[in-house]
Amino acid sequence: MWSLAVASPHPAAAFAAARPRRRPRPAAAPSHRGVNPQRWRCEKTQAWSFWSSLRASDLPGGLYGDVSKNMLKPAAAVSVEQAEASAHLPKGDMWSVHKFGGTCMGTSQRIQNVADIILRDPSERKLVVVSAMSKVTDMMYNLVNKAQSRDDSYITALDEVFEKHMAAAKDLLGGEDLARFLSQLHADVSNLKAMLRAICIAGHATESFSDFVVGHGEIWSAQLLSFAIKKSGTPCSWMDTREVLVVNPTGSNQVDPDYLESEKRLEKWFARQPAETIIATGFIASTPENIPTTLKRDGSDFSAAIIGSLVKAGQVTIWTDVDGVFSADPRKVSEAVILSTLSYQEAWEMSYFGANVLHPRTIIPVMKYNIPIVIRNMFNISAPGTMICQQPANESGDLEACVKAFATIDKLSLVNVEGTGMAGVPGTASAIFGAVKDVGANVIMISQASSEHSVCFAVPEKEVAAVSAALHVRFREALSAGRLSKVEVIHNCSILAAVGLKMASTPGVSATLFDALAKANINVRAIAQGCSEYNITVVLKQEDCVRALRAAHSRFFLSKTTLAVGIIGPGLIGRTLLNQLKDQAAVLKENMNIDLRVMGITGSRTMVLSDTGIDLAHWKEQLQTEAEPANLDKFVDHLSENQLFPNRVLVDCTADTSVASHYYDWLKKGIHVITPNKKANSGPLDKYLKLRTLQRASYTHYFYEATVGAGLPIISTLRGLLETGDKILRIEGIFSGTLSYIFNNFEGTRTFSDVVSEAKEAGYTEPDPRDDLSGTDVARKVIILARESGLKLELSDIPVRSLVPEALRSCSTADEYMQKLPSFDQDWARESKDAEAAGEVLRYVGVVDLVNKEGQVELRRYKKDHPFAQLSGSDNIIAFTTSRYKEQPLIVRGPGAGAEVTAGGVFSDILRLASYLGAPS
Ligand SMILES: NC(=O)C1=CN([C@@H]2O[C@H](COP(=O)(O)OP(=O)(O)OC[C@H]3O[C@@H](n4cnc5c(N)ncnc54)[C@H](O)[C@@H]3O)[C@@H](O)[C@H]2O)C=CC1
Ligand SMILES: N[C@@H](CC=O)C(=O)O
Ligand code: NA
Repeated sequence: MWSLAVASPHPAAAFAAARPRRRPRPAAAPSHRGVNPQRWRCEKTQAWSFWSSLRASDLPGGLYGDVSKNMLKPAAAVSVEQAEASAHLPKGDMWSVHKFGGTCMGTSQRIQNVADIILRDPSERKLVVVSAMSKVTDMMYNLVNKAQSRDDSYITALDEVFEKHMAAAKDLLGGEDLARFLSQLHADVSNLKAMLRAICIAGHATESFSDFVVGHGEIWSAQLLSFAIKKSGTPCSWMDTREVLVVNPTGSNQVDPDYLESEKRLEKWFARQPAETIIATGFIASTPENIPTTLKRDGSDFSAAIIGSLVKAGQVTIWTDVDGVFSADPRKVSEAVILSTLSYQEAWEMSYFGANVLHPRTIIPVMKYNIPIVIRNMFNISAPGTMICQQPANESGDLEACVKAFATIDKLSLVNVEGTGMAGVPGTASAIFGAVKDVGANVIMISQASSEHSVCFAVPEKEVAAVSAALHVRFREALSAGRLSKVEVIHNCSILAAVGLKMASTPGVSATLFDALAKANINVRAIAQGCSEYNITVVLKQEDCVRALRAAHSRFFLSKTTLAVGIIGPGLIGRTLLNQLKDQAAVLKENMNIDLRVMGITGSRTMVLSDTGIDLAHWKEQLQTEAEPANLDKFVDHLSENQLFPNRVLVDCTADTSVASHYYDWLKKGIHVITPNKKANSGPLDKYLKLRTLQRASYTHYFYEATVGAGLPIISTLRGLLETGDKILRIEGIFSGTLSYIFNNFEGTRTFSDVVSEAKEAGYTEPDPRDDLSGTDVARKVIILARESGLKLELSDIPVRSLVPEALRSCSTADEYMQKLPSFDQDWARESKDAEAAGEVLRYVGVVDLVNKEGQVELRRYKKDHPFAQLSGSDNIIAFTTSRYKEQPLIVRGPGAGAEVTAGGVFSDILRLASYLGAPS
């Protein structure tokens, strides 16, 4: 019957039609939500072995969707309709093969759940491969080990095995079925006792003895499940696969199935027992001589695949305790998604990186007949799982869909063999890799540029010393003759690999990958891509690896553009910015896919750091209660060493020159800088030029819109004019919110000193208001715009009319200055009245004169109908006269100081950065 399987429409095609959107919004992908990377100690050694084998029972309760909770629930607790509507279900009248691992068979309740799943499978013919109950295989190996080391406690250990199965049977079964199972269990256990006694006397167990003992775990679990199914009235047989599966041992702990012989034996078995629901033992088989053996590692998956291919199954479902195959290690990439489909080749590639959801040899038997394999979570049956099949023909060809997953391998070294004597010399590669082979090292990737001047390859860190020594010996002569210049080892490397079948035919995949890495300031040491193009491999520094993984994943999966933010100076602007970030965070996440995390806040005395993001509703309390002494170096290291967020930005909200002096180093480290602080751009010209040169030469950004006109678009307007080729002739305006406010409001009975105090209260002034009244703040803005326009001026080149009376220039503090200011009110009243009498107003203006290459900062009088006389509040007005805007200047006007508008300007620089990093516009 099974050899007459009729071809039905490819299940993958049906599946693809119902395929969910490739870029799930967070809410659409509950299965991956909530993995808190903090809760995981990431092992840096292996790639996917740990996360693809991530067990629900390992997961912190409540953090991993409902998986851990579901483990405690009977599977039937999930609505059957819901499960069946969403899952990959076997189709037609072909055999449906299922495999349940040890965890799925861990308790009597779970065995019952497995029975329920099988009973609900509508397929006419079902073949279910089971592993031993969890831990039983280890218990059985332990029996053998004890016996062969002549440790009598194997007897009590065997009793425990017996008790475990008896207890499960008593829970599950009753009446005659229970009696039959127990009587068989008794018989098996007494046989085993005799055999173990023999092993104990001999002090040795042959491999086949050991395999015979160990295989009982599968025999008992298969029997238990078949009785559990029969209990519901469905006829069911169990199959001892040692009678059916024939394998030949090969070297290196592997076996090759003998398909022809197995097929014959299977036919005979069916002739004897033509059941339509069969429970088969996983893991165990026989040699052609009928000696018991096992299928070795991942044996039960392999059993299912072999049997699936023998019966030409419609589908093989591997039930486990993960929702499917993730797009990346979910402990490193919290937004990793479960993949709906994978091609056989993709699964193959990923298994190389340790994704032991399926071993490649499990794929080979079913691949031959295009039988899809579905990985499903028995503890979350509403999750549809991952289908591994031939690439569905109608799968979308967009760039993002080409890369299916990312993986990393840590603890590698790169070996670089370099020299002019290699080019055009046949046999060099063979000599290099011959030497590597002789020390038994495993080459993980190879790259050679076509100039042939260097060959580099990656090997595990632990093997590199031997490789290097062997190469030095092998090439001693070439090195001393100078034909080879070096054999160099680069330690502490990792591999990041992008896997996807369709990368082969889609332009732009590499560009996108490398762009994401460049923007996260990650240096690529070596690159390899075979012409099959299923995999692009890059080698990078191990310390950059998780950031690289996250940067690449977030680009291709359009998960959020994440940005780790460090705020320096939570004063007026800093704290207003923090409030704005708090209020807008959810909207940014939802609408713009931008995830901003404030990883640290530092004032001048204390700082608070977080690994995942400070709760912005409570940062003030934290800065009081959980703070540590401020330390800018530590603060910056904390931000730059975070592995979770590839993009880092420091926001300097101080007015401090020493903080500004670090921008260069920060940019150099790949940390973006955003600031309203004018000190760097108006400081010494050479430093400024060095900073801007670095900024232009890198992918690291430096934004400072709020340094001039606060939130008003002054810098961006100027840049827009310059970049589009306009010629700036003159920039003139009122650049000080404070002085604007003072001269807009200093009239009638109000004194000059009162109005200065009001400006300070309103948050318009600099931390020290003398910076405003001395004209320095305006001079700084003039310098910033002059330099932006190409003039190479120093602050000292600008003549400034200071409004600080001579007598107050020696005040040691701002407070002293403010206290003494009223004694000069009379002088100001006089100056103002004189202007008034002439029908004029006083205005403090700054000018960048591009024609004469100079700047000015002056107190001027303007007629009352002049636009500069029409301002109110803290308004700035800036007029750009250019070649294009000659008759009528381009004017920007509006409040140019104050907490909300300034913080808003800084915030908008942060969002500009996010969009440069790939956030949607
Ligand atoms: N207030 C406004 O309307 C505008 C202000 N700005 C600029 O914004 C910046 C901040 O201004 P405000 O918030 O008004 O000043 P602020 O004095 O209220 O805040 C500055 C904060 O920085 C902290 N700080 C100083 N040195 C520090 C250091 N070395 N490390 C860590 N923290 C340090 C201070 O303790 C204070 O908390 C200044 O550079 C200012 O020029 C720019 C445009 C408009
Ligand atoms: N103190 C400044 C604030 C903005 O730079 C001003 O008054 O303009
Ligand atoms: Na601005």
